[in-house]
Amino acid sequence: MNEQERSEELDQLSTVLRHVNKQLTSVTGTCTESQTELRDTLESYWENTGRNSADTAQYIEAIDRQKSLVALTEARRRQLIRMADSPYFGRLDFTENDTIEAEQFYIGITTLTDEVNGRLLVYDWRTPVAGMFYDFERGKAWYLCPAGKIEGIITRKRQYKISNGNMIYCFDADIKIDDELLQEVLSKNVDEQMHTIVTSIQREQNQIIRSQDQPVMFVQGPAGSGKTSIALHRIAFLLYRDRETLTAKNVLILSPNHLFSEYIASVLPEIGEENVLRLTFHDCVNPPNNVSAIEIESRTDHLEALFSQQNTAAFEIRTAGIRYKSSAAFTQIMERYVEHIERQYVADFPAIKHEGHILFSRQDWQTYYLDNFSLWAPARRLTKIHELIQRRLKPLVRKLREQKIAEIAKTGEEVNERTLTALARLSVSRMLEPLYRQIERLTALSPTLLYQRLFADEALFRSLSARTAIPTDWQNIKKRTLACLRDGRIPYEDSAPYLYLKGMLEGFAVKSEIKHLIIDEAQDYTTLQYQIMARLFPNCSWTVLGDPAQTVHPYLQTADFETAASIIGKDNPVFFRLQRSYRSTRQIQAFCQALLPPEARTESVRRDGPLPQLIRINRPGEYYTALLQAIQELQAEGQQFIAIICKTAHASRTLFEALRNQTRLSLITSEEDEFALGTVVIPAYLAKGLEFDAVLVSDVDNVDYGREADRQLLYTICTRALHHLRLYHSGTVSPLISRIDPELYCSQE
Ligand SMILES: Nc1ncnc2c1ncn2[C@@H]1O[C@H](COP(=O)(O)OP(=O)(O)OP(=O)(O)O)[C@@H](O)[C@H]1O
Repeated sequence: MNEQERSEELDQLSTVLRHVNKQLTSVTGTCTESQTELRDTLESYWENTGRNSADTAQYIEAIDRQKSLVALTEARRRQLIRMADSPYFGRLDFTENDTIEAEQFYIGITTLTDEVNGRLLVYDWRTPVAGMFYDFERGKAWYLCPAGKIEGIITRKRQYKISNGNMIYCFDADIKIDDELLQEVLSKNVDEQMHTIVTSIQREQNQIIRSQDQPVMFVQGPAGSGKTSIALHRIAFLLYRDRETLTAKNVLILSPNHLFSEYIASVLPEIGEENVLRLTFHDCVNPPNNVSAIEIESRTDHLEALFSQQNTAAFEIRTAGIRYKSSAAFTQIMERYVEHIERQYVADFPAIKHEGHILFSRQDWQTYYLDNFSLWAPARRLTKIHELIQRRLKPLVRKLREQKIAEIAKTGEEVNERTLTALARLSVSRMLEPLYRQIERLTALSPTLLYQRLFADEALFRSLSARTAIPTDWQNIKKRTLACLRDGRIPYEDSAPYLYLKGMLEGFAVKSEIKHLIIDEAQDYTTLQYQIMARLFPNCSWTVLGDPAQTVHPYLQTADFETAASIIGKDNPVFFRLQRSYRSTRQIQAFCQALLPPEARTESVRRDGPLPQLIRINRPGEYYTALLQAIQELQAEGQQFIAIICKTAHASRTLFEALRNQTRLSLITSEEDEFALGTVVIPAYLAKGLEFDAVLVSDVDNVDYGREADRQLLYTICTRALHHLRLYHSGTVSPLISRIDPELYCSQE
């Protein structure tokens, strides 16, 4: 770029900034005015209590209107503040076919229009024309817009780094975005929150972000390939494209835990969008205000329990139970059980009668449960039958009361009419109590008791499990499950079967307001969990992202994408596969890849760093000193975010206690804990999805990571590191590591 072009760019920047600042002043004024107006309306509303309902309705309408205006202007103000800092990051010069002159398109996080002549000064990165910035180099290009396919030639592609309104650099991007700029972005230190990648979205990622109108989209990609980033940018894209019909309230992102939900919270607001709903699967099926006598074990508690105990008979039974209850065979048993309840539940129900008078016959059970009310879920059918029996009971009760009144009156002991009626009521109630109890018992359907019955009633289980494989340990699995259920606890491995049964019997709390669902870390869900999700979210499109190599639960049999697709059941699911990894240096990436089978390996962006270190501590007293030294060394080098990852929360706590007086560090043991920049001690299952400048993995010995089942967990935590990876052990090193080519790391004693 020559001097004249550089000076033109500086002029363009100051023109754009002038517009930004002018609009910012104006929007700030509107913001203050609309806030004052809202405050006045609210005050007047509270002062004028005792008004009639028409007034109240008017107030509520005005308040709602003003609130949305405040929210709208606030959002625009935030966007303009960001633009004042950095109004655009790219430029395209595009000559449409059959025209001569190239048009310049400056691309930023949002649109900026010249308010006088309506000319677009900056194009939102989500506009169709801006899509070319990510998809094409110089030369032939095209984009799709409502008018059709627009073809032409990109004559120039320029990239900018603007900060605080100053041009830091700008260059003609003859090179692809994935070269220097990407390297620069990736070499930075991370933050405690995830950030937008709009300036360097890659082609394979852009294709997914802008994918049009797919009812179900599956994205599989290795650790660090940008799946979460893509999910969030896709949401921003959809909110922009469908702004007339889609709001943040219609989009839900299902994430593995609350810590992760907080971690990704800043991305959308950074791009100028409102945050969407973020929940875990547990939240969806078990809302926080749900007061239930039964306690469902959370996934994090479950993993902590599982990783804390090993090699005992109880552990073997539990893991056998986990495998079995997440298996295809058990899914089939649950489906058969639901069918059995739907078709057979009332087969042996007795007629409800009083002294020979039949209120509800055996045939009635069949007719109403299996035919007349069969459109409803079983629990609802029984409620309706209950109401029906109550209606049929009324004349009988009336007749019995009259008989009783006559009887008492005949004795001459009571003449007061009100007392007579009360005595008769009481007497009839007592007389009919066994009948009432029978009706309640027969028309109440308890999913908890029915789930329990599956394990308590061997004959029932045998008939439901016919032609399926039953584990050799079944008797022990059964005993353990019954003990938990009788204790009022549902272990995590039972939660999906139980919730599936409950939903099928009582009906699911359908979330019809959700129009787009994003499932991150999708490799962690079982078939039955997908069955539940398909029923909770029947009316939405889905983006499902995951990496089978990061299935950290060693025993749960999770659903592959093909199975998930068939359960979600929409037409033509689309599958994308990401090939590159962006997070870690080439050296860390190579080490992590060596933990996987060759066919699962993928490429990484070329960014160099030190080799991972495997550090053996011979003297037990020196273990903490070595970690401390590493922390100090990394901090001195400028690494801001350092994680010491232990296998469990218990081990994290012990390590934290040993180090806390010697250096500043924080401890995370629960998904509700705060995530702050600095050095953090964290259990492996909570570190999933997050990333750190440096990762120190504690206790990589043959106890914590001794089994094949630990491979994916170890892979997942090692892939959290951007720039530095160090692994510590004092006992025999994990066989998962000793089998790796020693060229890929350096060993220290
Ligand atoms: N196009 C890109 N430009 C810049 N940074 C990128 C790009 N794509 C991904 N990254 C960065 O790579 C890192 C990994 O991204 P992200 O967490 O979205 O990947 P992921 O596939 O969800 O990872 P994992 O499965 O390991 O949790 C993040 O720091 C993200 O900002």
